[in-house]
Amino acid sequence: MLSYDSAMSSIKGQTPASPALLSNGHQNIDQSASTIRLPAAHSNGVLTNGGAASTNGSALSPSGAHHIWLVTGPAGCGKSTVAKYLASVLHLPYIEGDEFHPQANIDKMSAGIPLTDADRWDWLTALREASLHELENGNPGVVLTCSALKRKYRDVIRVAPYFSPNLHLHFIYLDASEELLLQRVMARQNHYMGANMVHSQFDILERPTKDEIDVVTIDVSRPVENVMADALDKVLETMETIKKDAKQ
Ligand SMILES: Nc1ncnc2c1ncn2[C@@H]1O[C@H](COP(=O)(O)OP(=O)(O)OP(=O)(O)O)[C@@H](O)[C@H]1O
Ligand SMILES: O=C(O)[C@H](O)[C@@H](O)[C@H](O)[C@H](O)CO
Repeated sequence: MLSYDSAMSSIKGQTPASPALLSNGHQNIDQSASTIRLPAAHSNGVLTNGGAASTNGSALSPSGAHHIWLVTGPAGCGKSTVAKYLASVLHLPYIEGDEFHPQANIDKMSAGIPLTDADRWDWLTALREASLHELENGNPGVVLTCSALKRKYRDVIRVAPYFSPNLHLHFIYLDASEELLLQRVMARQNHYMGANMVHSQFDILERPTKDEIDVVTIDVSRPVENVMADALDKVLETMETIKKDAKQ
């Protein structure tokens, strides 16, 4: 049984996204939106829909791939910044993971007390259910933020595609040093997560390992424009790979 004391040893029924890089020639992507406008950094323009995913209230129907994009990493790494950007460019709903914490968790973090596995468990399952709900509502994908600091936390979310082979779950891990995130959190105003909490996040952080092939890692020590462009590239590349694999 999966509990907050154990990690899943394997994931059944999932076709993980390949983190392999493709060329930048994104032409057709598996989205319900008829067009996707790329930011200035992607001057190859507008992507047209290949016409794959149906969104007639049956997001998890047998045809068409659906995607959950989980933007992860410790406090201050840029999850909200990157996730909002991806959701807006891809025309997908955005779920802010912090909004799903119960008040007790917010109170703890505000008081400088790190959350425990038990504190996070229901929060993780709530996020997983909220993502699935967005897909069931007819969206072809959803972007959400979730620190997902430990392997077993990611495994909780990995249950999502268990009964839906056409649902693809992806983690976008935003990587930076503790020193850098400390600086960013210190510079941030009006947030319950104080700079004194950054160390506790790194203390328990389990960076995704190579066998976690549903994870792409992004170096967020670069300017935010580069980070966002890189994240979008990786999302588009991943969708392209899945689409090609499905045709074979
Ligand atoms: N690449 C970047 N370069 C410089 N500053 C950045 C970058 N990415 C994000 N920031 C800034 O760092 C701060 C933290 O970003 P953001 O709130 O998106 O992180 P977060 O991971 O969602 O944080 P939290 O988990 O604590 O809510 C913000 O002030 C944001 O503007
Ligand atoms: O797992 C956790 O400890 C929490 O999700 C934190 O990561 C915060 O909610 C977030 O970073 C806000 O600063």
